[in-house]
Amino acid sequence: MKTLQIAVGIIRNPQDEIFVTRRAADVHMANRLEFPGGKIEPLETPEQALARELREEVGITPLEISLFEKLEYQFPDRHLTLWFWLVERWEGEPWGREGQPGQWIAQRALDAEAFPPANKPVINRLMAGQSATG
Ligand SMILES: Nc1nc2c([nH]c(=O)n2[C@H]2C[C@H](O)[C@@H](COP(=O)(O)OP(=O)(O)OP(=O)(O)O)O2)c(=O)[nH]1
Ligand SMILES: [Mg+2]
Repeated sequence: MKTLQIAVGIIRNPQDEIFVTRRAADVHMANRLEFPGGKIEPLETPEQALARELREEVGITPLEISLFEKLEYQFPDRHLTLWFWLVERWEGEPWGREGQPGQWIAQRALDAEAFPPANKPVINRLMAGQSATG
């Protein structure tokens, strides 16, 4: 059984909109919406992984981050530890650098069903209008 550590960014603007991208058709959780991010590499901290993934996938540099939620999720074929970072200050303008479609969605209009099942508690907290716990 694969066990993976994942760092993702909840990029939220002052209008309470969140930048989400759509996963490719040929990967785990194909076609789902996602928070940009990916696997934490050996020797990387979760913060370093987040910064690298956001640079690679959406072309921004996070300037201020706070841990919004850390959770474990068991998929049929893999176990994930997911670090969800809230990113409210960054440099650059996010876009789908790897060809993946990206969009801003109002926090309260997020649809948990469109994301991987592991995201559900996070989407629910965001829809309730909650911010970081620090
Ligand atoms: N990026 C992202 N991945 C998520 C979310 N929710 C969720 O369950 N996942 C899962 C799907 C994948 O199994 C894993 C993330 O891996 P990834 O495919 O983004 O990894 P990566 O960017 O390093 O990709 P690669 O270079 O290995 O192809 O976490 C989410 O909101 N964002
Ligand atoms: Mg990724």
